[in-house]
Amino acid sequence: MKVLVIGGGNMGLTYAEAIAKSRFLKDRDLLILDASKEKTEELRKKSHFAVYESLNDCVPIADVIFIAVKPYHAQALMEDLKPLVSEGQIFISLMAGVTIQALKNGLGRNKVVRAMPNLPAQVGKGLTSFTASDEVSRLELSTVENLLDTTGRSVRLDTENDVDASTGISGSGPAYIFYFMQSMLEAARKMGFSEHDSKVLVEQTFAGAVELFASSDLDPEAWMNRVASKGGTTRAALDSMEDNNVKALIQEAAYAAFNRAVELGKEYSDSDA
Ligand SMILES: NC(=O)C1=CN([C@@H]2O[C@H](COP(=O)(O)OP(=O)(O)OC[C@H]3O[C@@H](n4cnc5c(N)ncnc54)[C@H](O)[C@@H]3O)[C@@H](O)[C@H]2O)C=CC1
Ligand SMILES: O=C(O)[C@@H]1CCC=N1
Repeated sequence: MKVLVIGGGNMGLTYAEAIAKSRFLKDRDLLILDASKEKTEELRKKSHFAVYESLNDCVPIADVIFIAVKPYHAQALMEDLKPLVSEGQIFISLMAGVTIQALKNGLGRNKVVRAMPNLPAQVGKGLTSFTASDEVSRLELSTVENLLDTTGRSVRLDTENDVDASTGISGSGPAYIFYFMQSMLEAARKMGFSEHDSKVLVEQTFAGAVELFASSDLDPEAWMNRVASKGGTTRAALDSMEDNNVKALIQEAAYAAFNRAVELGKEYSDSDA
């Protein structure tokens, strides 16, 4: 089986490297292509995949094709791909918002998977949600799942709306955590800690909390209660967050991402024209 990754940026390269590391494929069976000359040079310095410059040379020989370009490049890419693709090839799109119907129309093919990865894939801790068109068989789905799992874990969802919703939780979610980290770092600096100490305080606090959470079935509220003593410091902080509606604001942010994913889907569904 040959797997082609189109777009060697953050996500495409992350996937290509994870698949390469997994030894799921032989080295020369992993193909990659990026439109940028600079990126292509960078890719050539890595030895574990075959770097291509022309779609004509790699698309016809691939069994599975990852599409990892920005959504606004989808239309132009699909126009270039359409005359080169063939029956039986499976397309896995990592693009936010681009719908299965837009992909089917744009490519003129039916075996399409729409996946939403997240950035921790870079360290093997990614979460990729996905859904597939009916034309992808059970056997093919298990190949897809194996490929996605090379970057961490995957969750198969029933509908595209679920994929859009998961974009608001896991796809964009790492950025919310970084936002929280940044807020804590700024608070630490304001309190007078050095850059180094602020980083240690924040980093270890996040790492420790995540590990605790993963170590048992307790929900976050139960953990909050274990940290907070009655009338103590944590309660003062949690009360302040509740008074300021922080929870509702975070939920609103997650919905903003979800809604944007739906909106992107509408913007890019013109690709069937
Ligand atoms: N960065 C993230 O955390 C996440 C990104 N995604 C999705 O992944 C996709 C890629 O995002 P990034 O990797 O962050 O973008 P990026 O900008 O780092 O990489 C995209 C690459 O595609 C290349 N490219 C553009 N047009 C091309 C074409 N016609 N043929 C070949 N290569 C082409 C560009 O040169 C660039 O290297 C996006 O559609 C985004 O929605 C999804 C979830 C998370
Ligand atoms: O911001 C974006 O549109 C992409 C999709 C999820 C994470 N990054």
